Amino acid sequence: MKIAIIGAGNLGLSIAKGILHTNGATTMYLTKRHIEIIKEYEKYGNVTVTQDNKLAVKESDVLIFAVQPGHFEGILQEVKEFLTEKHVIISTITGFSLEKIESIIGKDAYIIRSMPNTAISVGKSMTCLCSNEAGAKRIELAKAIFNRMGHSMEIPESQMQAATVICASGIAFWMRLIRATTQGAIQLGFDAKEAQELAMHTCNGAASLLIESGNHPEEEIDRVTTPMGCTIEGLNEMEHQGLSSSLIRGIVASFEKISQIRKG
Ligand SMILES: NC(=O)C1=CN([C@@H]2O[C@H](COP(=O)(O)OP(=O)(O)OC[C@H]3O[C@@H](n4cnc5c(N)ncnc54)[C@H](O)[C@@H]3O)[C@@H](O)[C@H]2O)C=CC1
Ligand SMILES: O=C(O)[C@@H]1CCC=N1
Repeated sequence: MKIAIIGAGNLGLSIAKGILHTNGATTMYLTKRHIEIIKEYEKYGNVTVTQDNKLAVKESDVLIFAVQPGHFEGILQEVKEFLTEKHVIISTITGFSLEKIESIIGKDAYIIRSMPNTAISVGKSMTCLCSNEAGAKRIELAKAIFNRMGHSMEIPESQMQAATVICASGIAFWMRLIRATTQGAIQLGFDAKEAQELAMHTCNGAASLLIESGNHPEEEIDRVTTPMGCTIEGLNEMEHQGLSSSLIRGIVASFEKISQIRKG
């Protein structure tokens, strides 16, 4: 697969790492404005680092755009005369609709919107995808790309903002839960490094239990909750303090904000 990542910043480089670590590209072009800091990627042999978006487009089949929203339209205008029917356009850009992309490069283009998260750099992204009508023919290809770097789900475009909150911002939410658990473990006597190790591997184990068993979280909670024991004591205190409620409210606040940004 000949892949170009247009805008190799935070997210673009995370995607590049995910693809390179799984040998997912025959050639890869990485573009950005200041290329010095990513020149080292050329050590991979099949990677070309350049400021030339047109060259990257001409030499690639799958184009993954990961620039800031304000730059996207200008870059599409710059490269659109080089787009052919071999190209699959994958946008990671928050809030930039399929309709708007179509209005710049045409309805016949295969356009996919994707919402990965930064765990893509370690092959564990939850990535949501949607496509325009033409792009439906290439959605399986896009899923195959993102499944190499985690798990993907096709959703209607109307749910992309909600998916951004749960999956992209979600990385930050889960980090805070892990950090809070770490702080608790330090208070119970573990040193900081041990505390984080305990917290993150327990978190990983909890998610893996659900993924592998298909069970509901309460089923797994029942297994570790001894009547009159310490687990239920802790859980109930967390709920008295509003654990579930504060998470749900945070998610809804985040969704309201992204909806406002979109309208603005
Ligand atoms: N799914 C997720 O977890 C997240 C998604 N995003 C979305 O991803 C997009 C990128 O975000 P970040 O990676 O944080 O941004 P960033 O600012 O780190 O990266 C953007 C890159 O685009 C490059 N760029 C700017 N103009 C260019 C041009 N004309 N040609 C080629 N490259 C150019 C910049 O040099 C920069 O390296 C945003 O649209 C944002 O909405 C952002 C954060 C998280
Ligand atoms: O915080 C934000 O607004 C962006 C969108 C998803 C992740 N970062």
